[in-house]
Amino acid sequence: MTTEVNQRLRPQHPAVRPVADLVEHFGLDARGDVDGLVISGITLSSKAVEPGDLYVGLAGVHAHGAQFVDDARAKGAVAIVTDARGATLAARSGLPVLVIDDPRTALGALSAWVYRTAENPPTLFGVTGTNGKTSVAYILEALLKQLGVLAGLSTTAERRIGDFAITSSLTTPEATEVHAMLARMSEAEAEAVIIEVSAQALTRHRVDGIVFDVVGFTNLTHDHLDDYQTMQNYFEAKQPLFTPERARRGVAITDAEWGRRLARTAAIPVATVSTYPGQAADWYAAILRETIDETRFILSGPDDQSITTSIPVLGRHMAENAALAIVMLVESGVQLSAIAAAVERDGGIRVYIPGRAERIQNDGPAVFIDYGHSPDAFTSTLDSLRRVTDGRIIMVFGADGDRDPSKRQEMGEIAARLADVVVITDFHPRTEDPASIRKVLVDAATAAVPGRELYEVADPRTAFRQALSVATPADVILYAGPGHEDYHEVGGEHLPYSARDDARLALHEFGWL
Ligand SMILES: CC(=O)N[C@H]1[C@@H](OP(=O)(O)OP(=O)(O)OC[C@H]2O[C@@H](n3ccc(=O)[nH]c3=O)[C@H](O)[C@@H]2O)O[C@H](CO)[C@@H](O)[C@@H]1O[C@H](C)C(=O)N[C@@H](C)C(=O)N[C@H](CCC(=O)O)C(=O)O
Ligand SMILES: Nc1ncnc2c1ncn2[C@@H]1O[C@H](COP(=O)(O)OP(=O)(O)OP(=O)(O)O)[C@@H](O)[C@H]1O
Repeated sequence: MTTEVNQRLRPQHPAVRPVADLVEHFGLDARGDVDGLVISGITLSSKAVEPGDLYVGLAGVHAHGAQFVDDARAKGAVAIVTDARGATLAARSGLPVLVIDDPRTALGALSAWVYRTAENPPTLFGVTGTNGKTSVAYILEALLKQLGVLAGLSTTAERRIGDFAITSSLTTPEATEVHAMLARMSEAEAEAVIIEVSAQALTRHRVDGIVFDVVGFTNLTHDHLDDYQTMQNYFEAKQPLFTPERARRGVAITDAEWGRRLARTAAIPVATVSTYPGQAADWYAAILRETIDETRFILSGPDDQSITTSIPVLGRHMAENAALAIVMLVESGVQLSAIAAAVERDGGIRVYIPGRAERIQNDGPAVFIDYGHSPDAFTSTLDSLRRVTDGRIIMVFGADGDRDPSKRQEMGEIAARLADVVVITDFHPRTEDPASIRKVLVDAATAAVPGRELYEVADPRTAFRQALSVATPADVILYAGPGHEDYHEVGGEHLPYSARDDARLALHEFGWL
């Protein structure tokens, strides 16, 4: 697989568009001569400007983008779009300045216009929810591949079309990047594109200018309350995805009240999926067999349709994710019988989800690297592990710095209650004091289960080795947090650290690999 060095996912043969047409189309207040000027791209980061770009200077939390016009110009920007305050800052650049009241809300439409993404779009899938978005997106991509459909993928882990991939920084890219990515995927003849949509993406207009064919909702549980303060606000941030301005049809897991509320209040048709017997829903998924590396299930729907298949990942929550993906495909117009035939032929859903309950070796204690960093993610994976192992569960984890501190206590309690041994370590302390984060986790775990075998080890490499040192071959180690990531964020710096690579090294050191 190719991973592009400068992390660029833009069309290789972009449309060239006159700035005068843009000014007319959007009714912009143009300051400077735009006659004869053309643009071939758009970005809101001066660092990402390419020759021929329109640079959008947005007011941010730390700075106003218009401060960086000199950088944008030096890199080849042709014109600037900004607000009234930005226009003053940008005047010195000598470039034409196109003024609009709120450039952030116009960004999706501007980007769609520049990259012409509304013309002949592929089938567009959007996935939202607190946990499971990345997993559902990968499962959708895998199922489409099994059906012979080339799909582009945009997730927290990577953005990919065919064998071309770049690493993601945000879960959902900014609108300028979303539309550039769509244009690139269309050039590659993608028939479908799957985009993971975070609440922040909706709040910050990152998927504006897109009407998804089908959107899916996994669940809503405790996370991101630093951004949204209450679960109600967090729910309301997700809700707009299920409106005709943004999507044609929806699918929701309705096991919990938030999903049921979403389905009841959505302004578009929403098919419902439940994993609880007896609960009213359009589709019902029942688990047939759970093993340490596979989950088999049957999904039954309207008109006596059903599909029986398996996903090569631990956990009933993964079967739930797979059920959501299958119903999203059905809602997009794919026959369930065609999906059933494809997975039957291939012996199940052929998916690899990087860093989600990823088992990294076969001998000795089973080691899982997981991206779980919220109370519900911990519960789902620990419950699943308990059902498939007779040995002890040893859990290594930490909590993000500069992210929703209100979930830490619950994370510590759940780990102590559902695991047999806990190793508390550092996980992206960012600008916070790592010892204070660990203390909240240690105190919560100790209070929840006094006497639980517990180790506090700041360095994640040492922490994992501590877990290995107390493990027997019958035990399971769950390392929750880092998942697919290849860095550790400390004090604003990204230090190289891959939990998967280091765990393999440690297993080797201990003679298990
Ligand atoms: C809170 C938030 O969403 N912040 C985002 C925002 O930052 P900001 O408003 O602080 O921007 P700023 O630093 O003030 O800069 C203002 C403008 O100047 C531009 N600039 C800045 C510096 C420079 O040299 N040149 C330049 O052009 C910036 O691109 C920006 O447009 O705009 C930046 C540029 O696009 C984003 O990188 C940044 O995301 C930060 C890193 C972030 O962590 N966001 C999180 C909250 C987030 O969005 N998470 C969700 C959910 C993840 C999940 O599901 O768990 C996600 O979708 O990733
Ligand atoms: N349906 C689910 N219900 C509960 N927990 C889940 C579910 N699916 C996955 N998880 C847990 O959440 C973790 C993250 O999964 P995934 O990356 O698919 O979710 P996400 O919504 O994309 O997360 P993020 O927004 O943080 O990127 C998994 O590693 C697992 O621990």
